[in-house]
Amino acid sequence: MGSAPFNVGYAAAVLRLCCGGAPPDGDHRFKKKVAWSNSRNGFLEVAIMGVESDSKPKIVTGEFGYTLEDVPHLSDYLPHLPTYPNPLQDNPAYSAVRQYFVDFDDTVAQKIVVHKDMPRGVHFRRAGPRQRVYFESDDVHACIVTCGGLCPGLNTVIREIVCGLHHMYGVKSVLGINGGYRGFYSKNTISLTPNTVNDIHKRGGTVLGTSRGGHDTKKIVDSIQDRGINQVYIIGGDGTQKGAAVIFEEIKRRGLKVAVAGIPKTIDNDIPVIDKSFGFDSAVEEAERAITAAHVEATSIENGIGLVKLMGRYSGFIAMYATLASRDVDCCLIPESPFYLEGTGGLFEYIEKRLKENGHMVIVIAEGAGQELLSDSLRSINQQDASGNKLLQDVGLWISQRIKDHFSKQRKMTINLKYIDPTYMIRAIPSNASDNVYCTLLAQSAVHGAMAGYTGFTVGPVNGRHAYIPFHRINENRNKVVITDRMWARLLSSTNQPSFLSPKDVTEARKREKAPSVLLENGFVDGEHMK
Ligand SMILES: Nc1ncnc2c1ncn2[C@@H]1O[C@H](COP(=O)(O)OP(=O)(O)OP(=O)(O)O)[C@@H](O)[C@H]1O
Ligand SMILES: O=P(O)(O)OC[C@H]1O[C@](O)(CO)[C@@H](O)[C@@H]1O
Ligand SMILES: [Mg+2]
Repeated sequence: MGSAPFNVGYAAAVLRLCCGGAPPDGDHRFKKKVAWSNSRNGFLEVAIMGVESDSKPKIVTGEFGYTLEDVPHLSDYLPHLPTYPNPLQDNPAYSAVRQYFVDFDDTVAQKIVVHKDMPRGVHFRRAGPRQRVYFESDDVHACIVTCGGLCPGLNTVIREIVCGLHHMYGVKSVLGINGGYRGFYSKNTISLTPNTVNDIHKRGGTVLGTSRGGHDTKKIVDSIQDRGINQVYIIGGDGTQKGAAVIFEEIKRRGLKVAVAGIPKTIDNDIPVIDKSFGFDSAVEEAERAITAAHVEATSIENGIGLVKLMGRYSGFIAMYATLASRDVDCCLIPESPFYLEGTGGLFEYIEKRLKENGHMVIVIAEGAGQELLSDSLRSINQQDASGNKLLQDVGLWISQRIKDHFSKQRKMTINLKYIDPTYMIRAIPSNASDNVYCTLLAQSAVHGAMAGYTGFTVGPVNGRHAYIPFHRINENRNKVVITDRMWARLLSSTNQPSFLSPKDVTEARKREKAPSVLLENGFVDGEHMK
């Protein structure tokens, strides 16, 4: 079966643009496309049901349960915008590519493991360059902002947005907003050129600086309007993408020709829909170094325990992947999987067993794990950072103390515990080779989308293909390790640790996963990531 969504197998498909705006290239081009589709398949019929400029999701449905969760387009609320030929068509670097421009109908399936009688399910618009663009090169005034915590690869994304705009589209005017969202209204901007960003991908952090809090939508959009900015590239995590969604809404409300593109950044890998976030591989690689150190320490002394705390506020992906990669870990504790310390089947019992068997042990704990076990005095009740994220206590210090107390006071056993906290070292490194390539694709996809007039989208790979995903899909839930999935089972079988779950816990986890926060109309469920 071919990869195009409109193929013979899906004959007689009827597309309906249910509640979105005008087709991205205007009615004229859309009709041309319909004619093309008809001539190819002979039976495609398209009905445009209406044009609205509200913020309802743009859903396009077709036969056999096909659903496109489309992204907004400038022409949804500015219907008569002129278009221009894409300058890439004259670019010698791309002239040899057989089909460089993305077909208007290309979409990417969210679910790729299917049965023959299942509906086709949810799709997203494929990312990439379009034949026609909505901006002339000289008219583009772009800006880039980075928000939230650090992540390997931030500088690479910045570099590639600047270079992509410049080299592919001839855009000369790109501003860097300093210090996150608040920088729009309280800091100076810097001019970014291919020259000034040339080497930045070799450095960790973000050359633009970042911050938490300070999202003042009105002031931010005033600043965008006053500066004549018409493309906004926003790099950040879940909070940042929520902020980007509000900025997009305000821009649309004011009727501004400004494209808003989000690039998802999260070292915790907690952004849903996308395959994984940039910097994650680099972080896992660095985390492994800490685990190796913990293993060396633990194996060099009698009853040695190496304990490593890794980031992961709500999602334990870094801990899970670093554990799987390292093979030196005897126990991995993550926020998604409850555990307990005392009694039969508890952590203390397992530690003692391991020490007796091997003489040493390595434990990896994600920062958000076991928070419910910390006593109220240790839990920082209601303490939040400037963005409203709950501040966590150091579970690593707490558990180290509990283990030491247990073995010295109750078991009268000498143990040697070394606690390693490499969290900020892992975040502050430059991205590795594969993340650098990934960052480049993300940046270029974002640039292509904005130039083509798409807006209100986050870019990211879905089953290996880059796609434009509407903000609401990114913002409605959080990607978490599914403890009833194969990946967690692989981890349990690699460490041989107890699952700490009672039959009741398992039943509840299964129930939770059967009723995810997003149950899609066609019966498909969200959250099918990293299996
Ligand atoms: N619901 C929201 N609406 C508008 N802005 C928000 C919202 N949540 C967060 N923000 C803004 O987004 C920015 C970044 O948010 P936050 O500090 O939570 O980091 P993040 O993007 O989630 O990244 P990280 O993965 O490091 O947590 C902050 O400036 C914050 O004010
Ligand atoms: O100390 P900061 O900068 O607030 O960042 C810590 C948080 O950032 C994250 O890495 C998310 O970016 C969390 O895992 C962690 O709790
Ligand atoms: Mg966040």
